[in-house]
Amino acid sequence: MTLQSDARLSLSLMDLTSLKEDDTPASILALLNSINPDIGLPAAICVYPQFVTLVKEELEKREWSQIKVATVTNFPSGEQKLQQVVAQTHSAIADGADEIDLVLPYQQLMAGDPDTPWQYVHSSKLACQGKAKLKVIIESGVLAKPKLIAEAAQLAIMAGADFVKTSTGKVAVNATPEAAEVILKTIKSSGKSVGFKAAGGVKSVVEAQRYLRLAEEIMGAEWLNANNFRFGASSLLSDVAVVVNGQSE
Ligand SMILES: O=C[C@H](O)COP(=O)(O)O
Repeated sequence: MTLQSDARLSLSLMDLTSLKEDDTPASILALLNSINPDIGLPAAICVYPQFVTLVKEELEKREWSQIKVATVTNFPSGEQKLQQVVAQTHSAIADGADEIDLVLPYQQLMAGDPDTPWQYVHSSKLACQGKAKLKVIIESGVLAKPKLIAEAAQLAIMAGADFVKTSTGKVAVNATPEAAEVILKTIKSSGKSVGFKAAGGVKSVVEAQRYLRLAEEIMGAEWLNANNFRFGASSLLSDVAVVVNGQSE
Protein backbone atom coordinates (compact mmCIF):
# COMPACT_ATOMS: atom_id res chain seq x y z
CA MET A 1 0.00 0.00 0.00
CA THR A 2 1.30 3.44 -0.84
CA LEU A 3 0.87 6.52 1.30
CA GLN A 4 -1.64 7.83 -1.25
CA SER A 5 -3.79 4.71 -1.24
CA ASP A 6 -3.70 4.63 2.55
CA ALA A 7 -4.78 8.29 2.56
CA ARG A 8 -7.82 7.42 0.42
CA LEU A 9 -8.55 4.37 2.56
CA SER A 10 -8.31 6.47 5.75
CA LEU A 11 -10.81 8.94 4.29
CA SER A 12 -13.28 6.17 3.45
CA LEU A 13 -12.99 4.97 7.08
CA MET A 14 -13.21 8.42 8.65
CA ASP A 15 -15.83 9.78 11.02
CA LEU A 16 -15.10 13.43 10.23
CA THR A 17 -15.61 14.97 13.64
CA SER A 18 -16.29 18.28 15.30
CA LEU A 19 -17.05 18.09 19.01
CA LYS A 20 -15.98 21.51 20.19
CA GLU A 21 -17.79 23.38 22.95
CA ASP A 22 -18.05 26.42 20.69
CA ASP A 23 -19.38 24.63 17.59
CA THR A 24 -22.08 26.59 15.77
CA PRO A 25 -24.23 25.86 12.71
CA ALA A 26 -21.69 27.92 10.74
CA SER A 27 -18.71 25.92 12.00
CA ILE A 28 -20.52 22.65 11.21
CA LEU A 29 -21.24 23.90 7.68
CA ALA A 30 -17.54 24.80 7.38
CA LEU A 31 -16.70 21.23 8.40
CA LEU A 32 -18.95 19.89 5.61
CA ASN A 33 -17.44 22.38 3.18
CA SER A 34 -13.98 21.00 3.97
CA ILE A 35 -14.97 17.75 2.19
CA ASN A 36 -13.70 17.55 -1.39
CA PRO A 37 -15.73 14.86 -3.18
CA ASP A 38 -13.03 14.66 -5.87
CA ILE A 39 -10.78 13.15 -3.21
CA GLY A 40 -13.52 11.07 -1.63
CA LEU A 41 -16.20 11.07 1.03
CA PRO A 42 -15.80 10.16 4.70
CA ALA A 43 -17.80 7.30 6.23
CA ALA A 44 -19.63 9.57 8.69
CA ILE A 45 -19.87 13.04 10.18
CA CYS A 46 -19.73 13.07 13.99
CA VAL A 47 -21.21 16.09 15.78
CA TYR A 48 -23.01 17.04 18.99
CA PRO A 49 -26.73 16.08 19.05
CA GLN A 50 -27.95 19.63 18.42
CA PHE A 51 -26.36 19.53 14.94
CA VAL A 52 -27.70 16.15 13.78
CA THR A 53 -30.70 17.62 11.92
CA LEU A 54 -28.55 20.22 10.19
CA VAL A 55 -26.00 17.63 9.05
CA LYS A 56 -28.69 15.21 7.87
CA GLU A 57 -30.38 17.93 5.80
CA GLU A 58 -27.09 19.21 4.35
CA LEU A 59 -25.95 15.73 3.36
CA GLU A 60 -29.23 15.19 1.54
CA LYS A 61 -28.97 18.58 -0.16
CA ARG A 62 -25.45 17.78 -1.35
CA GLU A 63 -26.50 14.27 -2.45
CA TRP A 64 -24.08 12.74 0.03
CA SER A 65 -26.71 10.68 1.84
CA GLN A 66 -24.39 7.68 1.86
CA ILE A 67 -22.41 9.49 4.58
CA LYS A 68 -23.70 8.43 8.00
CA VAL A 69 -24.57 10.91 10.74
CA ALA A 70 -23.02 10.07 14.10
CA THR A 71 -23.50 11.78 17.44
CA VAL A 72 -22.40 11.37 21.03
CA THR A 73 -24.18 10.52 24.30
CA ASN A 74 -22.95 10.65 27.90
CA PHE A 75 -20.15 12.73 26.39
CA PRO A 76 -17.41 13.38 27.30
CA SER A 77 -17.22 12.53 31.01
CA GLY A 78 -19.42 9.40 31.02
CA GLU A 79 -21.21 10.67 34.12
CA GLN A 80 -24.75 11.51 33.00
CA LYS A 81 -27.78 9.70 34.38
CA LEU A 82 -28.83 6.57 32.51
CA GLN A 83 -32.35 7.89 31.93
CA GLN A 84 -30.93 11.05 30.37
CA VAL A 85 -28.56 9.04 28.15
CA VAL A 86 -31.39 6.83 26.89
CA ALA A 87 -33.55 9.92 26.21
CA GLN A 88 -30.62 11.53 24.30
CA THR A 89 -30.29 8.36 22.24
CA HIS A 90 -33.98 8.28 21.28
CA SER A 91 -34.03 11.95 20.41
CA ALA A 92 -30.81 11.78 18.31
CA ILE A 93 -32.25 8.85 16.35
CA ALA A 94 -35.51 10.75 15.84
CA ASP A 95 -33.43 13.66 14.48
CA GLY A 96 -31.77 11.33 11.97
CA ALA A 97 -28.64 9.97 13.67
CA ASP A 98 -27.43 6.70 12.14
CA GLU A 99 -24.78 6.06 14.76
CA ILE A 100 -24.53 6.75 18.49
CA ASP A 101 -21.13 7.09 20.16
CA LEU A 102 -21.80 6.40 23.86
CA VAL A 103 -19.21 7.11 26.55
CA LEU A 104 -19.00 4.09 28.85
CA PRO A 105 -19.15 5.08 32.54
CA TYR A 106 -15.54 3.98 32.72
CA GLN A 107 -14.98 5.46 36.18
CA GLN A 108 -17.43 2.92 37.61
CA LEU A 109 -15.57 0.11 35.93
CA MET A 110 -12.31 1.40 37.38
CA ALA A 111 -13.96 1.51 40.80
CA GLY A 112 -14.83 -2.19 40.50
CA ASP A 113 -18.47 -1.86 39.37
CA PRO A 114 -19.00 -3.48 35.95
CA ASP A 115 -22.82 -3.60 36.31
CA THR A 116 -23.45 0.13 35.82
CA PRO A 117 -21.42 0.38 32.58
CA TRP A 118 -23.06 -2.82 31.33
CA GLN A 119 -26.50 -1.31 31.94
CA TYR A 120 -25.60 1.87 29.97
CA VAL A 121 -24.48 -0.15 26.97
CA HIS A 122 -27.41 -2.57 27.15
CA SER A 123 -30.03 0.19 27.51
CA SER A 124 -28.46 2.24 24.72
CA LYS A 125 -28.42 -0.84 22.51
CA LEU A 126 -32.13 -1.38 23.13
CA ALA A 127 -32.75 2.26 22.16
CA CYS A 128 -30.64 1.83 18.99
CA GLN A 129 -31.87 -1.61 17.98
CA GLY A 130 -32.56 -1.78 14.27
CA LYS A 131 -32.26 2.00 13.91
CA ALA A 132 -28.69 3.03 14.68
CA LYS A 133 -25.25 1.53 15.27
CA LEU A 134 -23.89 1.78 18.80
CA LYS A 135 -20.23 2.69 19.22
CA VAL A 136 -18.98 2.46 22.80
CA ILE A 137 -16.17 4.78 23.88
CA ILE A 138 -14.14 3.09 26.61
CA GLU A 139 -11.65 5.99 27.16
CA SER A 140 -8.67 3.66 26.88
CA GLY A 141 -6.14 6.41 27.73
CA VAL A 142 -7.64 6.77 31.22
CA LEU A 143 -8.12 3.03 31.73
CA ALA A 144 -4.42 2.82 30.78
CA LYS A 145 -3.71 -0.76 31.90
CA PRO A 146 -4.08 -3.38 29.12
CA LYS A 147 -6.07 -5.63 31.46
CA LEU A 148 -8.59 -2.89 32.17
CA ILE A 149 -8.80 -1.92 28.49
CA ALA A 150 -9.52 -5.55 27.58
CA GLU A 151 -12.11 -5.79 30.36
CA ALA A 152 -13.90 -2.63 29.17
CA ALA A 153 -13.84 -3.78 25.55
CA GLN A 154 -15.19 -7.19 26.49
CA LEU A 155 -17.95 -5.68 28.62
CA ALA A 156 -18.96 -3.35 25.76
CA ILE A 157 -19.01 -6.27 23.31
CA MET A 158 -21.03 -8.54 25.58
CA ALA A 159 -23.55 -5.77 26.35
CA GLY A 160 -24.21 -5.15 22.64
CA ALA A 161 -21.71 -2.64 21.21
CA ASP A 162 -21.48 -2.59 17.41
CA PHE A 163 -18.10 -0.87 17.66
CA VAL A 164 -15.56 -0.37 20.45
CA LYS A 165 -14.06 3.12 20.26
CA THR A 166 -10.89 4.11 22.06
CA SER A 167 -11.42 7.69 23.18
CA THR A 168 -13.41 10.90 23.39
CA GLY A 169 -10.51 13.04 22.22
CA LYS A 170 -11.01 15.08 25.40
CA VAL A 171 -8.49 13.51 27.77
CA ALA A 172 -4.69 13.60 27.91
CA VAL A 173 -4.11 10.23 26.21
CA ASN A 174 -6.41 9.31 23.33
CA ALA A 175 -6.01 6.61 20.65
CA THR A 176 -2.73 4.71 20.85
CA PRO A 177 -1.59 1.72 18.78
CA GLU A 178 -1.03 -0.17 22.05
CA ALA A 179 -4.65 0.24 23.16
CA ALA A 180 -5.83 -0.49 19.62
CA GLU A 181 -3.98 -3.80 19.67
CA VAL A 182 -5.63 -4.83 22.95
CA ILE A 183 -9.11 -3.88 21.70
CA LEU A 184 -8.70 -5.55 18.30
CA LYS A 185 -7.50 -8.76 19.93
CA THR A 186 -10.45 -8.65 22.35
CA ILE A 187 -12.86 -8.22 19.43
CA LYS A 188 -11.21 -11.06 17.57
CA SER A 189 -11.32 -13.46 20.51
CA SER A 190 -15.00 -12.60 21.17
CA GLY A 191 -15.86 -14.15 17.80
CA LYS A 192 -18.52 -11.44 17.40
CA SER A 193 -19.05 -9.10 14.50
CA VAL A 194 -17.92 -5.92 16.24
CA GLY A 195 -16.01 -3.01 14.73
CA PHE A 196 -13.20 -0.83 16.05
CA LYS A 197 -12.82 2.96 16.04
CA ALA A 198 -9.53 4.72 16.79
CA ALA A 199 -10.41 8.23 17.92
CA GLY A 200 -8.61 11.25 19.21
CA GLY A 201 -5.25 12.58 18.19
CA VAL A 202 -4.96 10.81 14.80
CA LYS A 203 -3.82 13.74 12.70
CA SER A 204 -1.67 12.38 9.88
CA VAL A 205 -1.89 9.64 7.28
CA VAL A 206 1.42 8.26 8.58
CA GLU A 207 -0.13 7.88 12.06
CA ALA A 208 -3.27 6.37 10.52
CA GLN A 209 -1.13 3.78 8.71
CA ARG A 210 -0.06 2.24 12.03
CA TYR A 211 -3.69 1.48 12.86
CA LEU A 212 -4.46 0.22 9.37
CA ARG A 213 -1.54 -2.25 9.45
CA LEU A 214 -2.42 -3.37 12.97
CA ALA A 215 -6.04 -4.05 11.98
CA GLU A 216 -4.91 -5.94 8.87
CA GLU A 217 -2.46 -8.04 10.91
CA ILE A 218 -4.98 -8.94 13.61
CA MET A 219 -8.27 -9.11 11.68
CA GLY A 220 -7.18 -9.65 8.05
CA ALA A 221 -7.12 -7.23 5.10
CA GLU A 222 -10.69 -8.06 3.99
CA TRP A 223 -12.01 -6.91 7.40
CA LEU A 224 -10.70 -3.39 6.85
CA ASN A 225 -13.77 -1.51 5.62
CA ALA A 226 -16.13 1.10 7.05
CA ASN A 227 -18.49 -1.56 8.41
CA ASN A 228 -15.72 -2.65 10.77
CA PHE A 229 -13.17 0.09 11.15
CA ARG A 230 -13.31 3.87 11.67
CA PHE A 231 -11.05 6.74 12.51
CA GLY A 232 -12.63 9.47 14.66
CA ALA A 233 -10.72 12.56 13.66
CA SER A 234 -11.16 16.31 13.43
CA SER A 235 -7.97 17.13 11.58
CA LEU A 236 -6.89 14.05 9.61
CA LEU A 237 -8.85 15.21 6.54
CA SER A 238 -6.43 18.04 5.76
CA ASP A 239 -3.43 15.67 5.75
CA VAL A 240 -5.37 13.24 3.53
CA ALA A 241 -5.86 16.10 1.04
CA VAL A 242 -2.17 17.03 1.15
CA VAL A 243 -1.11 13.43 0.53
CA VAL A 244 -3.68 12.76 -2.20
CA ASN A 245 -2.78 15.98 -3.97
CA GLY A 246 0.77 14.68 -4.07
CA GLN A 247 2.32 17.38 -1.95
CA SER A 248 3.74 14.84 0.47
CA GLU A 249 5.19 11.40 -0.28
O1 LIG B 1 -14.29 11.03 18.21
C1 LIG B 1 -13.42 11.73 17.76
C2 LIG B 1 -12.55 12.62 18.54
O2 LIG B 1 -13.30 13.43 19.40
C3 LIG B 1 -11.73 13.48 17.60
O3 LIG B 1 -10.54 13.81 18.23
P1 LIG B 1 -9.46 14.76 17.53
O4 LIG B 1 -10.06 16.14 17.57
O5 LIG B 1 -8.25 14.64 18.38
O6 LIG B 1 -9.23 14.30 16.13
